[in-house]
Amino acid sequence: MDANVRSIACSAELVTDEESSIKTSLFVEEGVDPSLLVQVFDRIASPTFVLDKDHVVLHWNSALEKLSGLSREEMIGTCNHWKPFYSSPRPCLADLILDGGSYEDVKHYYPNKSKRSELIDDAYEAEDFFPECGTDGEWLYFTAAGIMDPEGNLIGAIENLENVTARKIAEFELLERERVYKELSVTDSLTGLHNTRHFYARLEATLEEARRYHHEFTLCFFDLDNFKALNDTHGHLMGDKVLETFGALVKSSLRALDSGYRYGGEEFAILLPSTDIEGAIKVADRIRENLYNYQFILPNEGKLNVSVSTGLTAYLIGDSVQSIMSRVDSGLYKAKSKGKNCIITV
Ligand SMILES: Nc1nc2c(ncn2[C@@H]2O[C@H](COP(=O)(O)OP(=O)(O)OP(=O)(O)O)[C@@H](O)[C@H]2O)c(=O)[nH]1
Repeated sequence: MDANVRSIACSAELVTDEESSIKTSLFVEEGVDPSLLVQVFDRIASPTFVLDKDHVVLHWNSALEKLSGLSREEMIGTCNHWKPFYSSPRPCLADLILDGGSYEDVKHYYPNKSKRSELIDDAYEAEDFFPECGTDGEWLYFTAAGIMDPEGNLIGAIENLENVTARKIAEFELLERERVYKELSVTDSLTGLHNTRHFYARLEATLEEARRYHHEFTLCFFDLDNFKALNDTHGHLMGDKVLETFGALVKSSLRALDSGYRYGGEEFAILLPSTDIEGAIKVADRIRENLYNYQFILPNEGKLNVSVSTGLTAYLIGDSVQSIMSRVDSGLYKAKSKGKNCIITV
């Protein structure tokens, strides 16, 4: 089945009034006033159109006129029902129903956006964004179902649409807000680095990857030297400025796969996946040296240099969070004991 070809092949010529009323009567049970049924259809608030079995538009209600900007006079008797939704001819959901209605075809034209209707047998529902619709495009939710004659032969299809743009925008805004809150909950506000909570989550995940795929990684801990004295002498604002600057130095020294954290107070950590001890020493020493060479300007115009001590360790088979943290801590302790401003690997 090639629904695309079939739909496009359908003549776009207008049918005469006589033909139109004959086709309308296909959908009306004997004894029911057709004009009443047409009115009922027209008064439904959801945009709806009906196709006959040759994909020709039989009905195009007022709500759809408003949604599409196309009048029923322009649409009835044509196969142009794709026009409000797509930039070039292609099957709508109602066309797929008329062309056999296999779910595979529906999924082909609406990948990951369609499902079988829970309300109507052999009907499908889909949701999509239509850039051609309205001024800036619209999100539409639409359902299409076949129409049968008393013998059960398919003689047409009905598709009704719901403009869900406002709901989708609200959903996107909510998702974005959730993303921002989530990011804030794992971010240190002073330095913009991830915080301790995120550090432990990443350390667990990196350990798991290392165990499973036999990857290597290294962990470095930085502790700014004599920070209490710095705060006491130059004030907490100056202390904060140093922390902020060191955070930026750490960030700018890392590759895409590496990650930096403010562990708390004046302690920082970096996780370097797929990096051996030699590689990690280079990164840590660049950070240490960049900080030491950085001249902080004091409020009295004086200059201040700050140093950092570093403990560094590589993943060992059998490591746990506790074992690797305890090694890196002992490296940091030794770096402080050895006179600070240095890196000790353990
Ligand atoms: N300004 C500022 N200071 C902080 C912050 N968090 C922790 N500190 C201070 O950092 C100081 C850390 O002091 P210590 O743990 O004694 O370490 P230290 O003075 O750097 O000594 P060494 O590590 O041995 O060089 C404390 O005075 C904390 O109050 C912060 O966010 N801003």
